[in-house]
Amino acid sequence: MTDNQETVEAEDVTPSGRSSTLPLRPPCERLPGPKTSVCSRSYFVVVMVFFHVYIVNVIALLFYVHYSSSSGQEDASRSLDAPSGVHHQQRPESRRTPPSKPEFMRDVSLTRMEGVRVGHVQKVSLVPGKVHEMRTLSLKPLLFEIPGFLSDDECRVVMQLAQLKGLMESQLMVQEGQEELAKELNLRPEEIFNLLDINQDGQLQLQEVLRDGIWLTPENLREIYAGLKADKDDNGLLSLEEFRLLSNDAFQRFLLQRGVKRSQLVRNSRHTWLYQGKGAHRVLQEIKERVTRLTRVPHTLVDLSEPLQVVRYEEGGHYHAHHDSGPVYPETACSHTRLAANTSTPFETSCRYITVLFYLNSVDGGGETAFPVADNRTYDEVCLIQNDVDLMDTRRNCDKSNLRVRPTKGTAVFWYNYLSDGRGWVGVQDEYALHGGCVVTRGTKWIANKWINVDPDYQRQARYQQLVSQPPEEENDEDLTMNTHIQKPSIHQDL
Ligand SMILES: O=C(O)CCC(=O)C(=O)O
Ligand SMILES: [Fe+2]
Repeated sequence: MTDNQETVEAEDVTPSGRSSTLPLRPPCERLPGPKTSVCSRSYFVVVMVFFHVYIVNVIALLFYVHYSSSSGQEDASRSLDAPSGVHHQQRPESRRTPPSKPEFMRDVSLTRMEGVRVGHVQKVSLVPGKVHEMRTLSLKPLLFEIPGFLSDDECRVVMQLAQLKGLMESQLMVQEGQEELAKELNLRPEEIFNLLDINQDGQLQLQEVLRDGIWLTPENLREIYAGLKADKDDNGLLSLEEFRLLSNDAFQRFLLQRGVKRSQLVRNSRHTWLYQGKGAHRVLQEIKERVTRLTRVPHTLVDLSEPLQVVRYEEGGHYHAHHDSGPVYPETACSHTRLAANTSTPFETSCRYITVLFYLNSVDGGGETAFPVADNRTYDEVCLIQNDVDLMDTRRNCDKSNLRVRPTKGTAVFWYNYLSDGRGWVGVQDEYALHGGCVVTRGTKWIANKWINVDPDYQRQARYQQLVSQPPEEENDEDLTMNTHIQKPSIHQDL
């Protein structure tokens, strides 16, 4: 049947189905030339083609929306299923040199693991020929454990390299050097008072005076008040007048008299930093690669993060509960992106988005990593110290922590110190990520920390990456070749 016939037949019947007596007239006025009637087959074909293209577009759009909203999850599961030794596919954005427009990283989103539920086990492919199991330890914070993340040999090499480099005290004793400095400066009591009055309220809380790394139990505080007899009006605060009555170094002498012990410090350990970039020991580079695969954070971000920190606790060593990274307010700068920050920012924190902690040996006694409020229903700072029980005190109260991880050689634990902002970037600090190292009761404890630093201020992270990726001017050819790769300015003096 031709198109013409179709048209005529269609016109032959009225809507009521009765035969029309009107003279036959084509239903659609046509221009002379090719047949373009809406009732023609070619028109039908064109419509169908458009219709299909439209459907395909809609499907493509749906896929795009789906992938961009749950990319992290998708990437994670894809990578988890990948056969051993197959490298996780990085987003092209994370590898390429950043273009100059400030939005260059807008499409880079951070993958976040799915915890599913406590005890959930996922298989992860991190090294060729081996599948690791990753167990969810808590959802608040999102915390995982991966046994056998490092081999025995790797643990040994990391400890040996740290020893070779030399470990230093993680926290200096409070009185070391301070007395000499104070004498040298010959400060007046008012000047010292001002220095100590952190919140500038014209009063000294004892915590302000003694805050420098000394861990004060409620009993300590009472003892200090009584010992100093400085608080004449007994209101728990020192006014400038009360402060004047003390000799300049009364506090120091008090501390010396009582003999501040290492055990009274916030942390009692030694540590060093190991660079993991080009030219570093093969094992260190491989650990960095493995961490990148595990966390699925773009390479560049891992490359621009702090080096590996190796920590050694002797018997009696500890680290009271703390956050690896603080809250980020609009006026807070991140240490690693300081270069790209407004220099007048009053606060600074390390912006450690993820902590990956490796146990380099199995500890004979104690030394667990404690998470006092993990998976608590609510977080309330006040509840941390109740009835003289300070949950942050890992020397006394580790047994009251919600979660403790036993140090086992080669095991890695990792957690997020910040929540997601819901748009694939870093959100607010996760208060539940509070943790500490319980006192080592027997033997020594070796750990390593790999922190992944990400600035919650997306644009600042972007600017920083641009800054460090730009080759310096007036370099010779050889240097230019080297500088086409992102170079990291040292953020640790001791590297
Ligand atoms: O020693 C531990 O188990 C915890 C160490 C820690 O929290 C740290 O080094 O920041
Ligand atoms: Fe920590």
